[in-house]
Amino acid sequence: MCGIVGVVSTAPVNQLIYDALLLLQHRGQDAAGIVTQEGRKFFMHKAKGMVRDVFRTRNMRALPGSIGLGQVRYPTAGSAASEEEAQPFYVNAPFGIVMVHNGNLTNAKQLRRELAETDHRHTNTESDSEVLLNVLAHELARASSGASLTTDDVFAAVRAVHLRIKGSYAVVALIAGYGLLAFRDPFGIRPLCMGRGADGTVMLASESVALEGTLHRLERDIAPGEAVFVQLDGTVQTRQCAQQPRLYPCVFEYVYLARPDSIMDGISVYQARLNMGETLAKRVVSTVPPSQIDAIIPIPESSRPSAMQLAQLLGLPYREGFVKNRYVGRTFIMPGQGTRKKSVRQKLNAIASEFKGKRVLLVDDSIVRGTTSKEIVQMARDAGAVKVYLASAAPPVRHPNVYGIDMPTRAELVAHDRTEEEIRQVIGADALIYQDVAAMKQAVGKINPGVQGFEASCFDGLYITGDISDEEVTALNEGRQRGGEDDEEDTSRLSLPNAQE
Ligand SMILES: O=P(O)(O)OC[C@H]1O[C@H](OP(=O)(O)OP(=O)(O)O)[C@H](O)[C@@H]1O
Ligand SMILES: NC(=O)CC[C@H](N)C(=O)O
Ligand SMILES: [Mg+2]
Repeated sequence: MCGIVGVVSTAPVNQLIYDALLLLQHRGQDAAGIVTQEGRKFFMHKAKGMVRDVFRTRNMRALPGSIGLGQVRYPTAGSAASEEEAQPFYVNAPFGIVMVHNGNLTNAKQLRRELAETDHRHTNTESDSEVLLNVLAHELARASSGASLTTDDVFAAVRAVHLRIKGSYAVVALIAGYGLLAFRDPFGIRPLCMGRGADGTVMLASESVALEGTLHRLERDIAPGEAVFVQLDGTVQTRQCAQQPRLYPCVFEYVYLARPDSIMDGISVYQARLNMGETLAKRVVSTVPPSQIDAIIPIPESSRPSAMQLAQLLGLPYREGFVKNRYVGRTFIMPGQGTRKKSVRQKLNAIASEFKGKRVLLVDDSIVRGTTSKEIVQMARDAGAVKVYLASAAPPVRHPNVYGIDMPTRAELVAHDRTEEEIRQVIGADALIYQDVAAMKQAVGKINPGVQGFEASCFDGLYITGDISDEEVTALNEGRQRGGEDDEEDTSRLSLPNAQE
């Protein structure tokens, strides 16, 4: 996942895009970028780092114009270390296009070959997003008959793009001199919504919080397969460009990725987390009698709504046992296991009095590599807890994710090839309670029955865009450099988590 935003206004948009990116920072902490357009000229600034560090006043001043887009990156292809892979990406033909992408293509390798051999287009990074932009550019060139571009041409190009690319994608692109194009993959795996400001400004963004937080009213989600074209005067045209669109959003958005105050595809993320806490409560009761639990303690941040609801249902006290250092970012989306491990201790600290002599049930939203759980269970014991139980509002994560979440190999997942009892032993808890896959889908899906199902491959191994073989997973990881994955000494982001290198 990454955070993307696009804006068409009549006033300067640099600050607006910056503000929207800050509201989407939880979706990507590794790089940030903005492009604006004035006349037919693009102005771009992008770099590694968090939004606040990437954009200085001088950079903001150099972003004129009333139309633009931006991205915060969480790398799932190529390398976290690469400055060149920060988005937006730019191509000069046809017309001049800049693009931001949230998602991951599963056929990028094949497309890269096609682009080189058939389309005669050069790609210069390992990023799948650069591949996507070149496919879009090629199809726009094919669709436009002459020197100018019609809206029909734009939609024809998106239709052709849908046929060529596989995987997950929410995209916003600017076509120089024409307008802003946005589209979403035919399963709607990654989110994208649209809204408007009081002055008529049109905004597209990954999450509704980016609209609300910048005083824009959420109008609707972009439908799976749908394309939206916003002309320079703000006129909006939309068209369904996929042959068989179906709404299967990524369930992990509701589990962890999105902010709880966002509404995605008609589902309040907060309500989804409350519901997951409710179903989890039922499973807790059958494993550990509530009479043997003194307190329910969330593992901040994302698990709070689920833990709160669970505590209420069990009639047990909800206590804050861990304090989060707000200056450390989200651990799971950091590149590099060494960094993630050390970050847990930097990020969370136990309040000893909440644990001393107590039997506690810790609640997290998900257990992926087990980095957080192992550390946290030990911290609870060190603080004097006599029993430490652990519950996860999501089911065991057993399969790689190929749609834009950094869980690329089975081997690194704590639940891979282990029974729940074996996982419990690895984590060191006295009991481990997991959500059930069907219960999770039901808990989230009942909020909007219009959602046909969920992309939940990391839990159930079913890949909505078609089976993904182990060879394909391996191929997807080729060229992947994951920011010092095994480098326990990689502490650069810990001492200065917000600093530009
Ligand atoms: O099993 P793991 O590999 O450790 O991953 C799972 C943990 O990572 C996430 O927390 P994170 O610190 O990223 O963000 P949060 O503050 O939103 O909970 C998630 O909420 C879990 O706590
Ligand atoms: N997770 C994402 O959406 C990342 C987008 C793209 N695949 C990249 O790695 O830059
Ligand atoms: Mg967490």
